[in-house]
Amino acid sequence: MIRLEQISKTYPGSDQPAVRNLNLVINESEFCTFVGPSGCGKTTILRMINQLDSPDTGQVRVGGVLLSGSNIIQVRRHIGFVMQSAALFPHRTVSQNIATVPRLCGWDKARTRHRIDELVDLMSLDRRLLQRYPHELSGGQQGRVAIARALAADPPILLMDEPFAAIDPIVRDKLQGELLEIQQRLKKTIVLVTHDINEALRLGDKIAIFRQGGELVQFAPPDEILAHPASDFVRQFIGPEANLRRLERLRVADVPRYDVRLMTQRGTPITATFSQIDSDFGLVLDDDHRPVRWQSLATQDAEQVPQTIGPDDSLRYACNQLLTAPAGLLVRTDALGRYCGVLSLALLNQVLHRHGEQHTYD
Ligand SMILES: Nc1ncnc2c1ncn2[C@@H]1O[C@H](COP(=O)(O)OP(=O)(O)OP(=O)(O)O)[C@@H](O)[C@H]1O
Repeated sequence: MIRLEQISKTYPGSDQPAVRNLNLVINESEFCTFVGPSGCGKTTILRMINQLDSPDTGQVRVGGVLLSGSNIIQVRRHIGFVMQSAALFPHRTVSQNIATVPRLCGWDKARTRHRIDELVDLMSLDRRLLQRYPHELSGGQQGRVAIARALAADPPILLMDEPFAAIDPIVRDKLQGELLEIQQRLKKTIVLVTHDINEALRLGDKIAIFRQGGELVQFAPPDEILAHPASDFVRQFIGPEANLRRLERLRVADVPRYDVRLMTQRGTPITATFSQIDSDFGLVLDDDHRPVRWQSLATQDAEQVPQTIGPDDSLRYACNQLLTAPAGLLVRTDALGRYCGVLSLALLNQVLHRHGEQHTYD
């Protein structure tokens, strides 16, 4: 756990604090993102957690311990640091870069070699890169090496200062996905600083939004921030499409099941198990419960072929499909294409309201 208590800091010669009266608790194994405009104090806070800087007032506790900046080995064992734009040592090979902290901690060659091998696998790095120098790597490869270097001594905490800022959008997207996978596997406590609200929303279990003068304006899970922005500043920061962003994060499987009127191809009604939604159409299923066609309940005329959607599809995708779906409904199907409920725009609306009211957090 990282606990920041009543932290304030004003740099000499500055008339405005870089960080103002900050109280923040980051729980173990939590992925927390810091986001805010340039100069709002994000890096300063990271440097204080990492003992590279100290607050004028207040305390920083890491894992219940007051780590001292004077004991650099103790700090490095606890905290891996990925600096802006990778910041690899230019005159050291990839292998030597990754071995930085193990060497600092006095590991022998065999142990260091073994750890490098593990990290090469973890970060999907090509072994042939190990003897290269940083300038001989792509931006994405440098990013991977920087993360491997930070993880070398297996620290419980990883601090990352805009690690993907200088990387092109396609590689950035891939590295973000890999970082989420690593986090799920290794359960590190991660604090990642970014300018990019999309990156903050995608990666963070919780997001801390700061404004100029080092003021924390909201600290909450992504859906809470999108559903209930704490101020106009946050609203402006997240932009005009908050609901679409919320739908992007939710899956079809997150929606409670609703049925329509169901019937066999012979016209026999099938008893629905779940609550039914009102529709002028019934759905015809084949003997394996796969949707065949919509049928008008009034005229019994066969209508269009149903449009289907899977449990892992996003609700944003569902929303897009619903705008043109026959009967105004999408049919939910499982991996074998069997019917398991329907989706409507009204249901998406309900889900946004329900999720918006659900959050409790400390
Ligand atoms: N060493 C320093 N000496 C004096 N002022 C500093 C120093 N480091 C940062 N500052 C000032 O403190 C404020 C916060 O800076 P900080 O780098 O923490 O912000 P940031 O949110 O990380 O910015 P960015 O997103 O641009 O990296 C800024 O006004 C900055 O100019």
